[in-house]
Amino acid sequence: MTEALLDVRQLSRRFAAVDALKTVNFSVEAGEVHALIGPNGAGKTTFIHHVSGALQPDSGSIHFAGRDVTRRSMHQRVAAGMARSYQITNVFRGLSALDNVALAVQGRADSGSSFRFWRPVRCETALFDEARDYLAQVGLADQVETVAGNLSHGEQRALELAMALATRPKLLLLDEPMAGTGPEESARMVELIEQLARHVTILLVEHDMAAVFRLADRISVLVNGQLICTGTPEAVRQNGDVRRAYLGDHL
Ligand SMILES: Nc1ncnc2c1ncn2[C@@H]1O[C@H](COP(=O)(O)OP(=O)(O)OP(=O)(O)O)[C@@H](O)[C@H]1O
Repeated sequence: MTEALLDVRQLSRRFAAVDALKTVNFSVEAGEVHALIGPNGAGKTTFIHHVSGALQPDSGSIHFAGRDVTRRSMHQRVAAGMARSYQITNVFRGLSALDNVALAVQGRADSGSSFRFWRPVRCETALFDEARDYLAQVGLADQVETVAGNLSHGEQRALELAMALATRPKLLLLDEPMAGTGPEESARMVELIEQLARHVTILLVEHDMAAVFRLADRISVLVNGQLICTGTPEAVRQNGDVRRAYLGDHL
């Protein structure tokens, strides 16, 4: 059996009196879209914070691309190929879409180098060409010169995705990409994620069940810090525990 791209074992985390994660075992296989769903307060955000390195677990381990990253920093995990869309919410609103993505490309290219200000102009052209390419991938080819703050909410989320792609991730962590989007923007975001999923493995946390059931190859259900089920969308839909704990309201 091949090794999972992300392999989380026995992960536990307690906040004061709250057991936010209880010995969670979870894996993402290379190439899949794996959705993590569950009711409010189930522990989804806490889980994603542990995967990205924003929080440290009380116990358990996280292996990514064959390496134990449990005690690695967020920066080291990004360098290892993990990108999280929320990290990019620090889009520079006063800069153009192109400049924002170019900075993300430069950030990747510069990790480990201290000569960023001495790059030949030829390389800068390559940097902007690459940035344009990511913007085209997320449907923003016509908005390259638009100042980020003037993009619509949906376009800003697409820009975040372009910036995440600029890190050339092996795994893209998408934390509620549909949040705050209207029906049209949601539909566009679903299409966009479908396209990205052809090239990159995705771990998706999302409350929009129509989007989850359309996009996911596998779904895991977290309730009260415990993973109660992992399976195909159909298996999850049919699971009695899941219907009782969560999906009953959504189906
Ligand atoms: N920093 C913290 N300090 C104390 N308790 C916390 C902290 N972060 C999360 N919790 C608690 O841990 C539990 C899980 O919260 P979490 O935000 O991970 O859930 P969630 O599934 O992401 O919810 P939602 O869908 O509403 O975003 C909740 O009971 C929450 O109150």
